[in-house]
Amino acid sequence: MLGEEYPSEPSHSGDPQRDLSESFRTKKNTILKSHGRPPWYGEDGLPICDAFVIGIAGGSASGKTHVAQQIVRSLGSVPTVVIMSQDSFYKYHTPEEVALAHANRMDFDHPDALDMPMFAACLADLKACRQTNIPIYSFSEHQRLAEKKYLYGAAIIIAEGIMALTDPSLRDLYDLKVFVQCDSDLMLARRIQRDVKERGRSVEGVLEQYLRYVKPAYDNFVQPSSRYADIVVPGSNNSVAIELISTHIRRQMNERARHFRKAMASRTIDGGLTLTEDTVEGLNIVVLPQTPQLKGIYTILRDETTNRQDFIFFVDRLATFLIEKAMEHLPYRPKTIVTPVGEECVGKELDVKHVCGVSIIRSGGPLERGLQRVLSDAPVGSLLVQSDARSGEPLLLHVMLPVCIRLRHLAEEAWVFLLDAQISTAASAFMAIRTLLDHGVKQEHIIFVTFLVARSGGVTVLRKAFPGVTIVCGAVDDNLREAWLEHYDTNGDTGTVQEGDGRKVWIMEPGMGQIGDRYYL
Ligand SMILES: Nc1ncnc2c1ncn2[C@@H]1O[C@H](COP(=O)(O)OP(=O)(O)O)[C@@H](O)[C@H]1O
Ligand SMILES: Nc1ccn([C@@H]2O[C@H](COP(=O)(O)O)[C@@H](O)[C@H]2O)c(=O)n1
Repeated sequence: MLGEEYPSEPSHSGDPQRDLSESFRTKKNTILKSHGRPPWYGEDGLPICDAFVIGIAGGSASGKTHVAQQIVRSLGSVPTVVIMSQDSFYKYHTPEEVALAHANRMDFDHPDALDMPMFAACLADLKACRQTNIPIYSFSEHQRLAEKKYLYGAAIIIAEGIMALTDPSLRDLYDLKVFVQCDSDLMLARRIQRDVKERGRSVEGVLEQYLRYVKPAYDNFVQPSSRYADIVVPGSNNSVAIELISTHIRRQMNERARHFRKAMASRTIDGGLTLTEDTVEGLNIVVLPQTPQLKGIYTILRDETTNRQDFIFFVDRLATFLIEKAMEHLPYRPKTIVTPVGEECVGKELDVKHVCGVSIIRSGGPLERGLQRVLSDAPVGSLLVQSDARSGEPLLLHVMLPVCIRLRHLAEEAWVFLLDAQISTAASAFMAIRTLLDHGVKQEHIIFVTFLVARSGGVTVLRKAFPGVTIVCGAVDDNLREAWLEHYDTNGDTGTVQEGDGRKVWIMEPGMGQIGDRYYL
């Protein structure tokens, strides 16, 4: 979950908590606060609720940003919130227009100064759980910059701007419409202070612009749009109004809450499934051929007495086998080459525009090394899914995806190796696949690579919801049971639930224990 400028490939520190805190910069157009996003989809894999969108309009310096930030603060423990400012959508200006702007002869307060269709499209994408890439605007340069900012995963969106309520296509997207009503003198005083301090303006320039453009536009466009507001908030001393708004939002979020993991874990497979040479019948899971050599590796990995050095060595070996198996599911095309002895030879080469890995932190990490060994130049991103300490529900906490997924037109062509150590309740696999689909990745282009699948876990629900996804694993285990553990695990798929002094987890049997812990600790 992040608001991040691109292009750049993810360079996470390996420490999910540090990466997480880095995404929570408190500036406009970025994620302000997150306790993770609970499932936004049903068991059929389809999204069931949009993000909750609040539109905040008001005059320049009326306190729109302040109100938005206070709402976030007052919400406290809620899923991810993003504040999206209309300021980002000022149109691109020609050099002549920039010169006029520096001379305070450019009208930035007419609705035409803003790219409303683009603002509406970006907001609609974010509301519908899709990623969006919004422009970045420089007030000091009076110009839209070349970079864009990537946003994804907000459960609550606050869209603010002077024209946030003027456009019907925008109003249609809001679940709650707010107008900040502020005294004109106060707005002018605040604007002078802010523009001089933060936007590189002179007092004379601010006053000239204010009288020529800002005030008339406020009277003609901004103030009249207050009639569309559900709530009018004062521009100062507004803590009571903010508390009322936050209470309303909290109630809306509670009504959307879902209880997902337990339902996933309790799906047993009728009649049982047979593990054949390289597939689990009925589930369409690709399993590595069960050779004595492979069984030998699993025996070492399952053995609690195996030391860490051996564990890492054999996990790395197994990861390479699995990735090689997964590679069979990519498309190839013929390629003619000439050998060192001058012979022409028709072979094959990969027929993909973009291929990348996404690992579910942190137990997907060992598979990442396998991927890098096989496809050394494939970018690898990460997702952090953790269980809520009280409900055990999966929460999407962090999204750091490669550029070829962040940009929708590339995502539609991309092939993704999704990596996690095991599929037990399948709750985090579900969330990760949904996240990729939200970005436009095709189901048929997702290859989920994992060491273990629990036969009696949520994999049946996963299969039904996403039949196009290929699952490649090395072994299928029989049992999944709930148990109390003292040990805390960070893997979302394990489903840690805290109650009293102990913690409840889903344990795969015979399993390999906590693969991430055994590999990294
Ligand atoms: N309720 C308030 N109490 C005190 N100062 C405020 C309040 N609301 C806004 N301000 C101050 O006014 C200035 C402009 O507010 P801001 O929220 O950035 O306006 P807008 O987003 O509407 O342009 C900021 O310096 C902010 O700190
Ligand atoms: N290059 C620009 C673009 C816009 N403005 C002014 O910004 C105001 C809107 O931003 P708020 O944060 O105050 O809502 C608007 O009134 C424009 O006049 C600018 O000065 N320069």
